[in-house]
Amino acid sequence: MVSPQKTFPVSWEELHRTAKALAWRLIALGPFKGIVAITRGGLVPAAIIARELDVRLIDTVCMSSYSEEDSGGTAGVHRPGDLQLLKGDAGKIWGDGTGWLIIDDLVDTGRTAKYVREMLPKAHFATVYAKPAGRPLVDTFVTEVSQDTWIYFPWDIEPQFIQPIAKQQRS
Ligand SMILES: O=P(O)(O)OC[C@H]1O[C@H](OP(=O)(O)OP(=O)(O)O)[C@H](O)[C@@H]1O
Ligand SMILES: O=c1[nH]c(=O)c2nc[nH]c2[nH]1
Ligand SMILES: [Mg+2]
Repeated sequence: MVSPQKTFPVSWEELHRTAKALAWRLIALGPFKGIVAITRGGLVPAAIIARELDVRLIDTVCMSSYSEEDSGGTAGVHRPGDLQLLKGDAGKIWGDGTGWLIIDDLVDTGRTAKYVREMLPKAHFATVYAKPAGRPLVDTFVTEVSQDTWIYFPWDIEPQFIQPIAKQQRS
């Protein structure tokens, strides 16, 4: 895994705007039977997209891909753990995924996307952000960031002082 060297903080407004841009791309590809949000990161984008696409049937795939002990909340220390499916009733109503829309906040290495795609091979997989390694696994996304960038979502951050880039590079 590439250690993130850069950070990409995302504000609520920016996330809302970019998720709406994703909705504009998806509306042309529907209608969809429902949305499957990949928890937890997919929940907020899924809510925004459900509102724009007028979808009321929203289900979840409850997953965890980064091990707790390694994810200290700082760029560079996140390490993938074992992929865990945290829900036992997967596939009950989704079948092979035909007509369903899977939403996640981002695809990074593509491990989560690969896992969920194997569960729902015919579903349309969409994310707001994509990194190059995971990009081939996503059908629709909006913004690409480099593999060595860590995206900070608004629910994970709060405003604080940060050193100028030039000073960061000196240290
Ligand atoms: O392409 P990958 O390398 O699999 O990484 C992408 C996944 O990692 C993050 O979820 P995470 O499992 O950390 O849990 P969270 O959604 O609860 O933050 C993110 O929300 C994606 O689901
Ligand atoms: O908040 C996050 N930002 C990221 O860039 C990332 N990659 C995997 N999982 C992630 N979570
Ligand atoms: Mg996630």
